[in-house]
Amino acid sequence: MSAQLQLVSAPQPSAPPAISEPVIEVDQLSLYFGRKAALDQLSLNIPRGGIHAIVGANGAGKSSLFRVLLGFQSPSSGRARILGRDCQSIEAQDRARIGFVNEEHSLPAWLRVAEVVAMQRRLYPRWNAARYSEIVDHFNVLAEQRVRELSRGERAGLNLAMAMAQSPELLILDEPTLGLDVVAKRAFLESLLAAVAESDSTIIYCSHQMEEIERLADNLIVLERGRLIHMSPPDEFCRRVSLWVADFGLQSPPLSHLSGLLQVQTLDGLHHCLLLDAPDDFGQQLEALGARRHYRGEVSLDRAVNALLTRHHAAPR
Ligand SMILES: Nc1ncnc2c1ncn2[C@@H]1O[C@H](COP(=O)(O)OP(=O)(O)OP(=O)(O)O)[C@@H](O)[C@H]1O
Repeated sequence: MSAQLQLVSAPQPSAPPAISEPVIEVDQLSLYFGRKAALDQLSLNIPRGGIHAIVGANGAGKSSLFRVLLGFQSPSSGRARILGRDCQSIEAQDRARIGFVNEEHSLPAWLRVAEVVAMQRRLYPRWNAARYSEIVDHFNVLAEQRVRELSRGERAGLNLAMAMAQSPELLILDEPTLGLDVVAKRAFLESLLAAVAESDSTIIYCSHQMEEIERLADNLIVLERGRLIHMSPPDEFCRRVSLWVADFGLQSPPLSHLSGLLQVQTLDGLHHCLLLDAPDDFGQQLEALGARRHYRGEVSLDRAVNALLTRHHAAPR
């Protein structure tokens, strides 16, 4: 589909000036496992400041990218830099500037919370005790509790509190709310937003939960099969995707040739078309195909991203 070729936006003119210096610089990065490309010639710059959401279908390469960025995995080819340092030569002092929280929330199960925190404090010179207490209190985690006694949501809160207390320049969150119930999820997001508001950390947030992205993200980065296919503020992306509902009566004209078409569904006898960058005369095109009436509707971020990611699978009817 030709739309794919136009998806990657140039550096965003709407980005605030404070976020011009990249925290992540990825150039032609590939990571192969046998014949499988987890990352495929990926090029991506993430500017300093703000919350950057990385989304993509399962297997798009999000976790692989984080592993390379954090120096846990060597790429097959290409270059990646984090906070100005080549990812293959990250040292302890670089790690002290980077926080990482993933869905596992793994911590030494046998230790008490106070012991884990004491260990962390020693490692991070910019430790912010007030910020730690603020977040951890939100989750009602007690210092004397052992890690194994904490619920999944409480462990997520403890991890977030420790990560934010490190005052990292860059915080990477890889599906941090996976498996949390709605209450814990809300507590996690509220704590994150409050902590971000009073810090100057750049956040990279990976999630399949589009309502979280909608609430948090200043910048939306979409990966597909190890490649960048879109980067822009989320509302800008939503404005580019439009929904057209057309009534063709009993007919079902072929629509797959329409420029920018991402998805077509038939609901209650009406054709619902999602388009990227619909041409100005799209209504006339529908009329030319026999539409008796049509109207244009709004699209949520969730629906727009889903249409983009499933555009190859959702065969237009
Ligand atoms: N150690 C490995 N060995 C072989 N293949 C791997 C390995 N790690 C990742 N892959 C493959 O690389 C691709 C990218 O995986 P990755 O975990 O980075 O995706 P993801 O976007 O994080 O997915 P998800 O949303 O499901 O967590 C997948 O196709 C996966 O099968």
